[in-house]
Amino acid sequence: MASSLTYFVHLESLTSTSTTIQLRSRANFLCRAPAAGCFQRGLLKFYEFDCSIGSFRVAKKKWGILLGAAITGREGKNGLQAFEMGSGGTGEDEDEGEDGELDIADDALRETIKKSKEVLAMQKGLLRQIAERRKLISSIRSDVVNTELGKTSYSDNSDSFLSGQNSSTEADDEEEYSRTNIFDRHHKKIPDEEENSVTDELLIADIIGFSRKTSLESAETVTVSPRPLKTSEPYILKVEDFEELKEEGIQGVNSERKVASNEENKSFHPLARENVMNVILAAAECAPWSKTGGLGDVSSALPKALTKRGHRVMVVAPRYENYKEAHDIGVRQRYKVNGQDMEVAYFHAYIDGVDFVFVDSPIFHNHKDDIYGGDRVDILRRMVLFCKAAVEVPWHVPCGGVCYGDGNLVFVANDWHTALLPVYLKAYYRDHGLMLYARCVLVIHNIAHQGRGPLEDFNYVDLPSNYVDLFKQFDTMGGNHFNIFAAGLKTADRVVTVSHAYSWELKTPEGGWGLHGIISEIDWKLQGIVNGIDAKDWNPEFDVYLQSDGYTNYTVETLDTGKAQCKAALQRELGLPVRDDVPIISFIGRLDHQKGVDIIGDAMPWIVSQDVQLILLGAGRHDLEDMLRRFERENHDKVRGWVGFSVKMAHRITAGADVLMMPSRFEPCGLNQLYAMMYGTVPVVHAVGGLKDTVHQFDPYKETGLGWAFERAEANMLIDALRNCLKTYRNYKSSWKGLQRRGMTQDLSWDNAAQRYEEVLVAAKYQW
Ligand SMILES: Nc1ncnc2c1ncn2[C@@H]1O[C@H](COP(=O)(O)OP(=O)(O)O[C@H]2O[C@H](CO)[C@@H](O)[C@H](O)[C@H]2O)[C@@H](O)[C@H]1O
Repeated sequence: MASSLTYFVHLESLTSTSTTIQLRSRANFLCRAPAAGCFQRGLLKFYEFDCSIGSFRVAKKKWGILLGAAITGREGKNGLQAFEMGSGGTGEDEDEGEDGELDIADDALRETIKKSKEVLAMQKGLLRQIAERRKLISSIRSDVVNTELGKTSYSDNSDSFLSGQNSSTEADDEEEYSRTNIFDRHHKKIPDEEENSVTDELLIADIIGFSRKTSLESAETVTVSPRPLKTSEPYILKVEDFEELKEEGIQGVNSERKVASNEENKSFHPLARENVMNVILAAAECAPWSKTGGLGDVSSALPKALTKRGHRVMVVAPRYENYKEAHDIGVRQRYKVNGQDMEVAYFHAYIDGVDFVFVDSPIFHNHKDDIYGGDRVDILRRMVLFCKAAVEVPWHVPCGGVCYGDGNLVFVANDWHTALLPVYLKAYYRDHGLMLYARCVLVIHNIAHQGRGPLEDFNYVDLPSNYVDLFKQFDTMGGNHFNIFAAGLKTADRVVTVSHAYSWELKTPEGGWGLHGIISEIDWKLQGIVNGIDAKDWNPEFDVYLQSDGYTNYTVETLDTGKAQCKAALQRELGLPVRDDVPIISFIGRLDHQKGVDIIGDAMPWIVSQDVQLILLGAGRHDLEDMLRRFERENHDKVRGWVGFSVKMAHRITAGADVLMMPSRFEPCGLNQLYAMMYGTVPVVHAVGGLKDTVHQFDPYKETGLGWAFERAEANMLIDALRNCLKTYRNYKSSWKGLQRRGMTQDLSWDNAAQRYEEVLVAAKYQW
C-alpha cells in the first residue's frame, strides 16, 4: 500500500559506517547530504528517493537530524538513529523492529505528531486570516472615496502585520504607500504548477523553517512575542498540505519572494533552488539611506543579488533618521547596554525583493551624517545595541506577516561594527541550545578599523567573563587590548573578504593591521570574493543623475557622443573650460591615508604642468580637505576640489571624466574603479588588493588590459602611469577606445559574486 509521506532527512551528523532503514511504506526521502560520499550524486544536494517498501541503505553514515520535520530520533542498537514522520499515512507499524528499523511506537513521537498537527491547524488559521485581510484591502482600494473606511479598518491593530505599520502618526500618504506596496506584494500570482513538489516542500520548510511557531503565534495576536522561542520544535508538513496552503493563500505570506512569477522561476539558479535559505545581512550603513563608503553600496546591492538567486533576504541597519519608505511595524524590544535598558523599534520596507529592517533608537538619531562619530564608547554602545537587536530580528520582525525564524538562517555581518553579532549568536543563544541552526558569516571590508579599546571595554559588551579571551589581542600597535574584530573573526562560522588579493594581504603584518596572526589561523574558513556593482544604479544607460543639467545616458554603442556630452556638462557644471580635447583626470574617495590622496598631492606639480583638467571629490581628514581646497585655489583654470559627500557628483564625475586615479595604499576591493570601467572611464591604480584583481595592466602590443596598475604607492609611480595613460589618450585613439570598450563590456554585476557568497553561506550552514 503506497503512501505519499515525505521524509526530510538531514545527514549532517551521520557517523556509522553502514545503515539500513527498512521502510514499511512507500515514501519520498529528501536527504540533505553535507559531505561528499554520502550519496553518489554529489555534494550539498537534496536527494529524493522514491523507496518501495523494503530497505533503504545509507552507506558510511548515521542518521542525524530530520530537517524541515524535526523529530527526535531513537537510538538503534548499532548506533543508528532512525526516524519516521507522517500523519495519517499508511504503513505505520508500531512494532519494535530490528536494528535500524523505523519505529514509531514512542510516546514522544506520538506527542510530536500531535503537536505538529496543531501547528498545521494554526497555520491554516493564519492563512484564513490572510485571505480575509486581502479581501479587506481589496475593498479599501476600490473604495477610494471612502477614506474614512480605510482609516477605520487600518486603525485595527490586527491589520498591522499586513499594512506593515501601525502608527497613527505616519502621514496618510505614507500609509497609502505602505498599503499599496504590500497589497501588490500579496497579490502576486502563484505560477503554473511546473514546480515539483520537492521545491514546494523545501520552500515552505526553508522559509518558515523551525521558527514557524513565532510567526504563527504572532499571527494570532498580530504582535510578535518578545520572548525568545526555542525553535527546534518538531513540525510536520506534507506535500498535500503545502498544496492546500497554496490554495488558501500562502502566497500572500511568502510567494512574492519565491514564486512571484514564472519569469522569476525560470531564472532561479538550480544551486540556489536546492540551497534556498534565509539570509540576514547586518551592517552599520546601507545605501541609499546611509552611506559613508563602499560598505553602504555592498549592503544594498548584495542582498538584491542573493534574492535573485531565490533566497529570502533581509538587510538590518540602524535607523539614523526618518526614512520615508520604511514604516513602523509596531514591535518593541528592550535590550541592556552596559546596564542601561534601551528600547528599540523596528521599521520595515520591502524593495526589490529585499526586506529592509531599520532598528530605531534615540542613540542612532544624531548620527545621520556622522555614522561613526562620537567617542569610542559612544560608538561601542551603538554597535552593542544594534548587534543585540539584529540577532533577534528573525524572531521578532514579521516581514510580510512571517518572521524569518532561525531554522534555516545565515547572518552576514560586516566589518567590526557588526562583528559582535557572531559573538552574541554564540554566547547568548547557541551555547544555550537556541538558534542551533543559525550561522554567521563575517565579511571583512576593511581590517584597518577593528573596534579597539582598552581591555576594560569588555564591560560594555555584556558578556560573561569567560568570553573575554575572545577579545584579548596583543600586537605591537595596540599592545594588550580589547579588539571586537578579533572576537568576531574567531566566532564567525565563515569569513569572507572582498577580493582575492586582499585575502592574501590580510595574512601579512602590513595588510593584517595586527590581526594577521588570527587571519592565518582562520585561513581554512576565509575566502576572497570580489565585490560586484549594482548594475542598475551604476550604469550609464540608466543612471538617474545623467538625466538632467545637460548630461545624458549612454551605452557602449553611444559612448563617443554620450560621454562627450557628459564631459561638457561636467565642465560646465564645475566652471571649467569646456574643451573636448583636454583629458579630465578624476579622484573620488574618502580623504584618508588609505586612499593615497596625499600621493596625488606629491604628484600635483607634474599634473598641473600638463594640459589636463583635474577633478577631486572627497571628504574626511581635515588636512586633506584643506589640501583639495588649496589645489583648486592655486590652479583654478584646471583643478576642482569638491569637499563633501555628493552621490550625484560621484556619478557625474564618473561619467564625464576620462581617467580615474586610485593610488590607494591598500584597497580591500574598491568600487570606484569598477564604476569607472562601466562608464568607459579608464582607471589608473596602485596594484594592490581588489585593484590588482580588477584592473589588468594595459598591453599596447596585444591590445589587452583595462587600465594602468603601478607597483608601489609612490608619486613617481603614479606619474609614470599617468604619463603613459595620457600618451595613449592623445596619440592612440583606437587603443583608448579598446580600453573603454573592454571595461564597459565586462560583467561586473553582483550575479557572479552572489553565487560565490551562496557557496559560503551553504558551507556555513552545514558547519557544526
Ligand atoms: N565624497 C564622496 N561623495 C560621494 N560618494 C563618495 C565620496 N567618497 C566616496 N564615495 C563613494 O563611496 C564608495 C566608496 O567605495 P570604495 O569601495 O572605494 O570604498 P571604501 O573604502 O569606503 O570601502 C571599503 O569597503 C568597500 C566595499 O567592500 C571596498 O570596496 C573598499 O575597498 C573598502 O575600503 C563609492 O560608491 C564612492 O563613489
